[in-house]
Amino acid sequence: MLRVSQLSCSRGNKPLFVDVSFALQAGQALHLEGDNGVGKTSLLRIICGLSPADAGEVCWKDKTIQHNAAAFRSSLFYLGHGLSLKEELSALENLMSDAAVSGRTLSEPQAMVALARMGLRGREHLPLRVMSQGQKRRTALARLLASQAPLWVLDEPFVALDVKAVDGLRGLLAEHVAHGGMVLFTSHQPVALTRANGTSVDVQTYRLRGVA
Ligand SMILES: Nc1ncnc2c1ncn2[C@@H]1O[C@H](COP(=O)(O)OP(=O)(O)OP(=O)(O)O)[C@@H](O)[C@H]1O
Repeated sequence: MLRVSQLSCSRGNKPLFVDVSFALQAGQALHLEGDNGVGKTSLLRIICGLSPADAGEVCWKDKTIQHNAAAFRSSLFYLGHGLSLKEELSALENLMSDAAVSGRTLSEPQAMVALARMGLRGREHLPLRVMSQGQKRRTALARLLASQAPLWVLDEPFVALDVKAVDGLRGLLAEHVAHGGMVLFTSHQPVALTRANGTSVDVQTYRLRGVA
């Protein structure tokens, strides 16, 4: 499904990584590990087609993402460090406008359920600007529940979440994988993905190493 082949990247005239290759099939989760500054965010952005690589290619369903751009975009949910939320809109309005912009159908009741599952019941109508960092991240993550994309690419999704929200997110990722979805994520902590019924899904790891 997703294949990353021999990617190399430099930033600011400095080589970051070379020859990065891995693949992700339906029903698999991959944890991208690596020291601060080694290039994990840069790699995720290349994989999502948001910035160029020096060499190598990213393929979705056996075609490069440049040759399969529309299909790849509609199959991808990317959550980066910037949460892509509008501060003046409420949590509910953010979900609704995000779905509209990405051409997805989402009803208000579905959006309310997604926000409730992320622990935001009663805060659906609050403007983002008055929410805490953790509540903003919960809003951003509620979009996962409303997403029909099979491939989730998440850059440090557990940051700023409390213990309960971390557990909720681990469960959500596990359910997605168990239902044939794909998750590629970064985290500086080990992550076990456990479903609500107590069963775990396998998480592969890829350790990104910088150029010495
Ligand atoms: N536009 C740029 N110009 C110069 N250097 C850059 C640019 N973008 C990124 N870098 C550098 O590239 C390196 C990799 O950054 P990146 O954010 O990909 O690392 P990371 O592995 O995600 O780090 P962290 O774990 O700290 O989040 C850093 O040293 C960063 O300063």
